[in-house]
Amino acid sequence: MINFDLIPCPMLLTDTQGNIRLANRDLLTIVGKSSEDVESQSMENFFPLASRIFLQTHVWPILLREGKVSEIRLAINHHLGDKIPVLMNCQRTTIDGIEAYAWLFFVTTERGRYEQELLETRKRTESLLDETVKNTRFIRTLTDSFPNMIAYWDKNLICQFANLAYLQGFARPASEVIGITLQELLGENLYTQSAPHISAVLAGKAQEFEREIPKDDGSVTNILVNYFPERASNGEVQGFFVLITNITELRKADGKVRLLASVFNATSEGIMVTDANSNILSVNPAFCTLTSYRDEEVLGKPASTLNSERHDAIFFQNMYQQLRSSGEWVGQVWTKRKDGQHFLAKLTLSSIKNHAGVVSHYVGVFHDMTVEWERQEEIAHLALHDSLTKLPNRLLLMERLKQLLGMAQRQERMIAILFLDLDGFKEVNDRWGHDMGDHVLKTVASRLLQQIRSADTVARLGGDEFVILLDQPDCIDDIAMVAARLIHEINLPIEWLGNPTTVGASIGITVVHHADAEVEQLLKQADAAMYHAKKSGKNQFSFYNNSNL
Ligand SMILES: Nc1nc2c(ncn2[C@@H]2O[C@H](COP(=O)(O)OP(=O)(O)OP(=O)(O)O)[C@@H](O)[C@H]2O)c(=O)[nH]1
Repeated sequence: MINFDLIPCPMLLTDTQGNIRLANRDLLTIVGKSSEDVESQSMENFFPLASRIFLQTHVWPILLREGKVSEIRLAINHHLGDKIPVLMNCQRTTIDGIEAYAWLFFVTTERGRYEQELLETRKRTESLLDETVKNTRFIRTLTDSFPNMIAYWDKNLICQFANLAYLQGFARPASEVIGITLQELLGENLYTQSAPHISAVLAGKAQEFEREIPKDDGSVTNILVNYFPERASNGEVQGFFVLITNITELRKADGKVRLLASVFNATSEGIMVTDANSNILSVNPAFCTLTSYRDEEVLGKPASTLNSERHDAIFFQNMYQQLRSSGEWVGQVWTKRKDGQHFLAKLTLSSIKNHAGVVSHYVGVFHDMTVEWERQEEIAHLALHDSLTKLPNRLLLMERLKQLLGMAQRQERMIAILFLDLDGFKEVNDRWGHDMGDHVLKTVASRLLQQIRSADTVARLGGDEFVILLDQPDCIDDIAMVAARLIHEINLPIEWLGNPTTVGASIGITVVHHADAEVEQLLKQADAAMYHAKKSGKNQFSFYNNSNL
């Protein structure tokens, strides 16, 4: 007889009525009885009511008809009160010539738990799938609302995702994009161009590059292409995302900026850009040439660094006031170079406003006026000065004389007018020529200048006539001393190309104590006194008095 205890699952042997002939150890352990307890007992006692009913109504009829059942789900009463789920197989057999039934029970607790887990996993998966579907829908709605073309290509270069802009960009429906290869979509040419980037992104390196796509109308579309590798948790690249941005407008704007930058750099006008607080943000090369500053020496510095002392605070206050009210100021400004020298510039200042209408920058354009100014100065100088000796001419002399008279009127000061005419000058011209005569005139001019104070004036009226204005001489003797000294200096030899010569000087002096004198009248008086000195023997001075006339 077989030792049923060796069979590793609960087992019973019954007669055709279900009465127990034998129960193995596993089964006895579950029901908590001995083999004596159970012998000849009905096996149905081991089952809860539902299983008992099922045995009678379903199992026995099959057994009697077919001789076997398999994988019937039942429960056995555990002696501690639990109901243990089992899968039951039963086979008709013959033992010692008598018909019997062998019942095998597989405890399904483990299997049941596994199935339960499977069920839970399935539920979780379904909810995850549900969530994934929701997420996918969200991502699609999101990416479809972007103007950028977005797609995902797996590592076999099969398209797995493409947003609306991507499909529109290639003018294809999703069915003709999803699932096809990148080569198919791009075509041979574009694919070959993109191949190095594709290899690089599949090697894990993000890519960024630009392309110009020619359009039918002859224009081009500029695009910026980004490839981003997508990695699995182990770091392996699974595919890559494509992001394509239309940068045509940006490139056009770039072109404009580059053009403006080249104008900024190439223009001969000095340009300075400041922030709203007048701190220098940017200067062009012409500005650096004009001011001798290198750009790094002025960037961040206040624009007032360039202010010269020739303008007072009110000048700059008015400048900014007008700039604020009208947005522009145009005028001439004395500006300071790095070495402290001043130059005159025509400055056009403009304010730049931001979108909110608030001044964000000022732009200053400097046009160097130095040459124009020097020319104007020269013209002005020529109009008022003698071209040979550079001394003030008659016009300027009269101006100075008027000024001095005005001051004399207010301050009761004395003025002396010395009318000087060279003696023997004609002879110099006649003997040595006009160049020698010119040299004599220039020498006389410089000797006269050396003998007077800075407040005094020496002017040449023309020919060999000079006028000296002495402002506030101490006394008449002082004037006489000056006149004598002038004659002495002029008498000194004058050499020209190795030829020495001499000239004399006759001086007529008129002294003004009161301010109601007419300038022309005063000159006439001095001239008359000079004439008197000539008549008296030349090379001497004579004070004007009525007898001179
Ligand atoms: N070289 C030169 N000669 C000039 C210039 N302007 C006038 N003259 C000459 O200056 C001379 C002035 O004449 P005068 O005053 O009679 O000469 P002078 O010999 O000093 O005569 P007195 O005054 O009587 O002593 C003339 O010969 C003019 O031609 C000039 O710009 N350059």
